[in-house]
Amino acid sequence: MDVIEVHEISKYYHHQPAIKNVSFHVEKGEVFGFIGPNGAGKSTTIKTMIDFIKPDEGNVQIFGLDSQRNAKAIREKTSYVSSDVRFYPNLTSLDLMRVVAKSAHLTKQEQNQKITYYIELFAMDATKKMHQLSLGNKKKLALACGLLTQPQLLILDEPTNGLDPLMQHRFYEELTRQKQQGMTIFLSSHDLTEVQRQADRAAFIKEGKIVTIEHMNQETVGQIISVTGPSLPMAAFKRIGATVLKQEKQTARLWYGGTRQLLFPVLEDEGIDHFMITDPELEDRFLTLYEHKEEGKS
Ligand SMILES: Nc1ncnc2c1ncn2[C@@H]1O[C@H](COP(=O)(O)OP(=O)(O)OP(=O)(O)O)[C@@H](O)[C@H]1O
Repeated sequence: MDVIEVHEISKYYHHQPAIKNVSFHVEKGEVFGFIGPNGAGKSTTIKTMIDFIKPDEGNVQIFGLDSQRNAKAIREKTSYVSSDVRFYPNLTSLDLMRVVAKSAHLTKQEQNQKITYYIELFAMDATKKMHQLSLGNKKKLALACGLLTQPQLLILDEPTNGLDPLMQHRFYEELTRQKQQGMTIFLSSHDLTEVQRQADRAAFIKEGKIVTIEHMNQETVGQIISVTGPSLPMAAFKRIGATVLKQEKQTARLWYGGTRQLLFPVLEDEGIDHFMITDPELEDRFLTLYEHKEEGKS
């Protein structure tokens, strides 16, 4: 079952599209990554999904409900943790967590259990007022509030920005635990390693358009070919669809997503002394999509 269905949404600012014909779907229990450079349209897409802004074209269904007409019902089952954390300065973390837990219709006992659990998990000093919290501590509080209500859908915008490595680790473990219990997680992030580790699939967005949606496993992400030799057959590599990521005098690093039958004859070229095929990092894929797209086409 699809928890999120985004159909051909577009949003214009001053006649310029911030996003254009964006479509994707997210299945129940899936961690779906959303990746793109600054200004690509990630926040605009998220804000449209949660009905903070209205799309000029297209529509969004969450849990099979129209995101605009049924915003209240959707919010009861959804948590959104924004990248930009702002709170009432004079409340303590504990005050806020109590308000949030209460709004989720949890029993008093469940509220207390969950609050204690997240205070311990994120090593929070819950008695401090919000204006006394560092950025990282505010982020921990925002994540705790997002998780406290036990939402069916968790939408995260740059969730680990500001967290130290130990807290990032604890947060990832918590996400895995929640996923195992059936939570659907939408993870917008610049952190490619984070998306590679956590997501089942990821959409790449560039200049307001979805460039590709990929499974985050090695078969479909393609492979990295590193070659050394006096006369590298770059034209042949390009002919079989390989993308040049880096090229120096006698070495090249390429991304290749095609078959081995096409690749191996090129690797047998006498201009190559050594070659190595490795699994790519998402970073290679990101560069392929954003920086070297034109080379890949040629
Ligand atoms: N309120 C607004 N008024 C005018 N233009 C806007 C507005 N909000 C977003 N934009 C423009 O829409 C485009 C997409 O912006 P958006 O904030 O969605 O990108 P993003 O991928 O979230 O970027 P970042 O990673 O830097 O947060 C950008 O060109 C941005 O300048």
